[in-house]
Amino acid sequence: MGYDLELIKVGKVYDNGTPAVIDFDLAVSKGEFIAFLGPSGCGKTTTLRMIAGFETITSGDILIRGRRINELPPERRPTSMIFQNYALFPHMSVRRNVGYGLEVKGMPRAEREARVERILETLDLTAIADQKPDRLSGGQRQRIALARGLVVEPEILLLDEPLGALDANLRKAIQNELKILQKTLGITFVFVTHAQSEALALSDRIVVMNQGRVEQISPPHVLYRRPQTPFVAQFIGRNTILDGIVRERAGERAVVETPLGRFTGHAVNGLAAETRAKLVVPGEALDAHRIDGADREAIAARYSGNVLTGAVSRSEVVGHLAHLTIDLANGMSILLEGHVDKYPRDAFRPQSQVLLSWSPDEATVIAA
Ligand SMILES: Nc1ncnc2c1ncn2[C@@H]1O[C@H](COP(=O)(O)OP(=O)(O)OP(=O)(O)O)[C@@H](O)[C@H]1O
Repeated sequence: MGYDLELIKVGKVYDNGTPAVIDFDLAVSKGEFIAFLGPSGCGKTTTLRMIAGFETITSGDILIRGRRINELPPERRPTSMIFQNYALFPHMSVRRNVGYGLEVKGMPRAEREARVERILETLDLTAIADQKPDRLSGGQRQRIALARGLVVEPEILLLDEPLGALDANLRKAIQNELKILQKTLGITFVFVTHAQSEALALSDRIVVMNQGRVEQISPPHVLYRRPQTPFVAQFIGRNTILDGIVRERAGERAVVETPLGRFTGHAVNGLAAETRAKLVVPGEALDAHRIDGADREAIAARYSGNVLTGAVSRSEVVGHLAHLTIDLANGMSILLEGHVDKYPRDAFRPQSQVLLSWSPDEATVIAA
């Protein structure tokens, strides 16, 4: 099966010598929703602009439906790009803003108008089609920008932080619309964001980038459950990360010796014994037990030895949720959240000693 979009060892070095993107490999299927996620300056926008044709490629190839498009100008690519600031023409009506791209392309009027009306309808913009964008709300402007991107019927829609200018509530609502629209139209979306929750809510797969390099490409739940690099483990979710040395390695398991003890986790491929590693334990995998009355041996047996001692330094109840801060012997603090029935205020007071446990399968051991 062919791919809609392929990036093969794509690199970008700006004229001033800044290496913005390094050896970017990605293959996207038709109708996939892909997000580029990473801290500011990691190369997300540069990559998107290279796909759109607004930025030249220093090395590698970009293919759309198997065709190499490295040198094709933006207007001849089957892509459309939506910018964070929407870039709408203030003096033109909504309808004309939406149809402008088709006008420039010289599409016959009747066909153009039919297409514009159809997309205005789809995005619920018909009622405001004669108004000027600067009189409209952020959410409406966002939909106009989407309509303008979609009216040219691109194979791939490129979105550069399109929801960045919206307040939190509107953002949530438009996220839903965007997802439904994308699935209905079956168009491939490539979306740039530095908001984790947005990438997680929308994407089929997320490309996590750091300093110009791809760290990991995975569906959202895999990024949480099985981070592959130290950067992803620290960037995604809320993980406790312990440094150590792999002392045993069998099947999918690895035993890591850390300053706090020996612990077992799921090992990523290729991890060798006697190498430096990191044990990554997601916050959701941790269970706290009161030390008095707890049977350490029994807990250790149940969790394959994954037991740590800690002390509660803060305890707070908000609604039905208890928030505990637990300090470890190595100076690390862990934030734990759970139902008050599980962590009653009286039992988990500040200064009380606790045992923390987790199942080996829920922890991941990665190369340091
Ligand atoms: N026109 C340019 N000339 C030189 N360097 C640039 C140019 N545009 C971007 N860069 C640099 O390239 C790197 C990647 O920038 P890019 O805008 O792609 O990152 P980003 O991940 O999209 O960041 P943000 O989330 O802040 O938009 C940064 O170091 C940036 O300073």
